[in-house]
Amino acid sequence: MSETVCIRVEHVSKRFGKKIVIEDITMDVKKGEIFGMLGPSGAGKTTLVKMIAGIAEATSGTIHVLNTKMPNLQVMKRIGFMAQSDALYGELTALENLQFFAAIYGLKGKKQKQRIEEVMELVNLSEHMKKTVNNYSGGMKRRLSLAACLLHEPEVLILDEPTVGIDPVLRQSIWEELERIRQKGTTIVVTTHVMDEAEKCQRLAMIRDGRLIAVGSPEELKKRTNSQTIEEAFLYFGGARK
Ligand SMILES: Nc1ncnc2c1ncn2[C@@H]1O[C@H](COP(=O)(O)OP(=O)(O)OP(=O)(O)O)[C@@H](O)[C@H]1O
Repeated sequence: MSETVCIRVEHVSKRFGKKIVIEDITMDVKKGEIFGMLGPSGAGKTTLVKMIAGIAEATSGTIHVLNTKMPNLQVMKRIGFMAQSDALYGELTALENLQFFAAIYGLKGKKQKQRIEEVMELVNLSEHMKKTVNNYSGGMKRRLSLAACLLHEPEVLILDEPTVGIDPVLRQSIWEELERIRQKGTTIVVTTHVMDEAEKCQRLAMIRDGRLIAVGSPEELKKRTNSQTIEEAFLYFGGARK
């Protein structure tokens, strides 16, 4: 695997019973990029990112993350995964939630306190540290979930629809945070079905019906299809050719 490749997906398929959900996907994610997976609901994005994160296993094909075949427990410790629904304890404060997750990652004492402060600052929630999570808005909960998966300074960040249900202003701030995290050297994989978010990624995989229909930078994909927008390019690759 070359120095610049962080994630390599080779001929990966996933079946649930007789249903084929991912079909023969091959692609690379480069180190230090924000790699978007764009596709409509049910396209298979969640299934694919779970396999990359090592939470689910492929039916066939192989996935390597940081030069190691997945699933692998050691590599999973170097990955931050944020699922679609928030896994937070509503009765606890944000601080208590983060202390809980930090303990799972083996962060203790001074280091734990320092990381909690850093990640809360990154997601702009420092002032709400002692608030009970049940009193957080939906957007604040998403940002707290993001903070939680950043605690152990993962080299790879995998986010499944991080901005679902979030208003445009907060969405913008989350994308600014992601860009900051990327600039520190983290590789980020993010699923979305929002076209303007796709534009913010360095490269993009378009997924439909479990198949990879195109991969490239937003600019390349638009150029290749002579499209003005990513949406138009998606429709082109998806078969609705002009
Ligand atoms: N455990 C499972 N058993 C059976 N079918 C499943 C299972 N998990 C997912 N699927 C099916 O796989 C397909 C892809 O689902 P997936 O959640 O990966 O799509 P998605 O692109 O992430 O969609 P969304 O944006 O709505 O989450 C769907 O048809 C779904 O019903």
